[in-house]
Amino acid sequence: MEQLRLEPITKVNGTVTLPGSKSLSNRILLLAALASGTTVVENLLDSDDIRHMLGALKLLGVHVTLNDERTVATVNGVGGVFKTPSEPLFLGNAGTAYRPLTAVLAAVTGEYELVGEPRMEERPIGHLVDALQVLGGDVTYTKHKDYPPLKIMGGQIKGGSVEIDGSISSQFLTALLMAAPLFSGDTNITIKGTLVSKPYIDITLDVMARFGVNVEHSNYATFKVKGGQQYQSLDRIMVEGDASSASYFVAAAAIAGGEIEIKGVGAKSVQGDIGFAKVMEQVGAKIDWYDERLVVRKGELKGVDIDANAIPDAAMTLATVALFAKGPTAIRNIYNWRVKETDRLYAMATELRKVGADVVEGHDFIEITPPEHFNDVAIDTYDDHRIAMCFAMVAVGGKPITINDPKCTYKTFPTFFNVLASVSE
Ligand SMILES: O=C(O)C1=C[C@@H](OP(=O)(O)O)[C@@H](O)[C@H](O)C1
Ligand SMILES: C=C(OP(=O)(O)O)C(=O)O
Repeated sequence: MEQLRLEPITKVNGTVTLPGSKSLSNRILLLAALASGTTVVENLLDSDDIRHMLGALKLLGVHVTLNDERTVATVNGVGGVFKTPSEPLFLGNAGTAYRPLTAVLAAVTGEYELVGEPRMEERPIGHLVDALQVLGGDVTYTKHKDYPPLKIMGGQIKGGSVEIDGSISSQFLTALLMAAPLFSGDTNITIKGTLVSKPYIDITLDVMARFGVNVEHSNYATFKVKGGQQYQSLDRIMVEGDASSASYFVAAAAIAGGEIEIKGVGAKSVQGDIGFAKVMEQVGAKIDWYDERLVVRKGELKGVDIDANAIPDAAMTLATVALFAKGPTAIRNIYNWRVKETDRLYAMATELRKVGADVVEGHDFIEITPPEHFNDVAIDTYDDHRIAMCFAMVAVGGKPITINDPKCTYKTFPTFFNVLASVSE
């Protein structure tokens, strides 16, 4: 297994230009593909999750041209008419590809099979499939009920009224919203239970509106989508920088001292994970806010007790910031960490303890008391990009650490360790 040794970093300094947002890149690619006409997508993320979406679109007969860096895509939309693919669509472990494609392919005519990595087969999708089936969709499990892989006979959905369970993943509602304009009739959606990760719904509604489809909603509890609509292509759309990826550099500047300018997200971001920078201000970071960039400096860091339901991805970074804060940190209301790339509550608790922290792992929370003495250990990353990236903060805090399987960052941020090195002293 490959390992990356990180020596203690004494100071960080410089500018980081963020790669495009994963959440925006995959939403934009899918809607551009569904539209009729050509859309040029700029600042597209190039990472595994995006490559899986691009691979699926290719098999669906969508012509996409990329520049050499794979950051500008010209998408020739097919007006909602896909080719029946010659092989199953392999979507790796990309939730932002698997879930939206499930709903969209149930809506359009054709026969499809959606497969993924072994971990994808452990990530539940029943809440989305239940809703599609209630609406008349022909979606079946090919292995285990409620989990991928899936077989879909598309084009059966006429719309109607449906409840969707929002308590495990917002991506199910995102998927249903993106597909609903393609149903022949109107759709009324009611959220059952609580809706987790709510800010991701704002990203979905924003991107849909950019492509010409407006959704009415009442306080994120009920949603109304008109059927029989087509997405409209855009001459050009720019993908905002990835706010979850920004979290590592916000944290690095706050921990190590020096100053990092982060370009690509700021006060005007549509991504909920920008909220991490606000949490870091509570922790003690000094941040200057601009519309599309942040400038971050060190402060006196102290532990906080927060509900991180709205920022589940960036909250993992807080768990390693906690190692360098005064007093304990509690991160609450994050049950769905357990159904992401790995069981992140278990994995974070295990690895934080290895470093020397005192950790309480609850059903839906984690409490971290910083170590008195840091252990120089190798961090297991569980094929989870965010574990690899957030444990780099140990080196940023001046303690040596080894990261096992560092290439797992390819899921969303292939250049992460190079970018970190470029601002490290
Ligand atoms: O819609 C999206 O782009 C995402 C939603 C979140 O998932 P959940 O809604 O499952 O929490 C987040 O963790 C994921 O990385 C991306
Ligand atoms: C949970 C994540 O990914 P996915 O889009 O596969 O759900 C993530 O990137 O942290």
